Amino acid sequence: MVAITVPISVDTIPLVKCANAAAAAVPSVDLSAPGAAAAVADACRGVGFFRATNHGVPAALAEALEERAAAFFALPHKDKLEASARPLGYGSKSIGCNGDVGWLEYILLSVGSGSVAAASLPPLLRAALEEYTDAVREVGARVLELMADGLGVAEEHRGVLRRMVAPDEADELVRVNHYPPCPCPLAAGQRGVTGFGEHTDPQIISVLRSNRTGGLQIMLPDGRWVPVAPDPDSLFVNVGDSLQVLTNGRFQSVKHRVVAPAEGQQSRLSVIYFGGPAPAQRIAPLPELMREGERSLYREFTWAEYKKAAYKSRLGDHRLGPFELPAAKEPNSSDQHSSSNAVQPPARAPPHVAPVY
Ligand SMILES: O=C(O)CCC(=O)C(=O)O
Ligand SMILES: [Fe+2]
Repeated sequence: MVAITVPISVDTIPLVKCANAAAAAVPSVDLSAPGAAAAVADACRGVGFFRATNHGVPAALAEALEERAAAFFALPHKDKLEASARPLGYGSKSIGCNGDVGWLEYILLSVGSGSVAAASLPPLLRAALEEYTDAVREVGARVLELMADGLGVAEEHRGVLRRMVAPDEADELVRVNHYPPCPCPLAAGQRGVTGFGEHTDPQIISVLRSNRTGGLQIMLPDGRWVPVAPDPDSLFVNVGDSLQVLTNGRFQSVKHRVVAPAEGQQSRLSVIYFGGPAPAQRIAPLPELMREGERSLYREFTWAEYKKAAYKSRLGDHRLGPFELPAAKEPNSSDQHSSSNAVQPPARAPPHVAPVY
């Protein structure tokens, strides 16, 4: 077992009540199936999260990355710290700059930046990260196209979301999280230690893969937390806050968190690709989606502004709150649509549900 050794006591890491709901509640979409666009849109309207199968990323890429990341995390703490360049690079227990803590260590890198932190990683790990990220970026792009299709965007505009996360201009991050078993006594299996506290991802899309150890939980629209069964053969897609705004609330960013493994369990290792747009990108509902008379639910902002606001906030803050406008007029059911496919009005109001722990 690898210990994570920084002077933050485990007692200061919040406990989590474990959810009991069925893992079956997590939607699953076969990306190669003919109905994938509709299934993706349904999942993003309903939960903001889905399991993607038949995604086309070779298992060997993920396995090589997993092996090299595990070797990195097994290094002595002082060696890992050489790859620290806050807020990027190696980090341990401390998430962001505002006092959020969790039972994990991680590597957070800006993709394609040639950053100092990336340069200090072992070359084999760097190569595996690059290869894996290139493949997962493709999946993200395909999913964004399916989303546009499922939302009823006319065929000639279907690249509208994908283009926002196109390489060179986009602000892409990759994160590798390692959650060793936490040596914390637990009462009758009822509670766990926070690995990664509840939050929504601020970007447009996140694509996650983990090893066989569970711990990830998502919040359903009714406020219940459900565990996500681990499946290394699948990828898991999150709707981010920016996508919620781009779709004027049709898709909802999903609240999620990770419970650290208990003593005696295997470590959890996850890799997440975060697709964000260029800093100057205006984040506002897509004209291709808006119905006649429909008003934006959000005040307009750029990705750079939102990212700055997110960095200043705590993990669990409702970060879109300051950008929300008073309830916009419901579009009239007789409104004309911008394409032949029906464009649904926002399926539900942004959730303001109380955390359960
Ligand atoms: O490690 C995980 O499984 C999820 C972590 C997460 O939500 C994040 O890094 O944004
Ligand atoms: Fe996340």
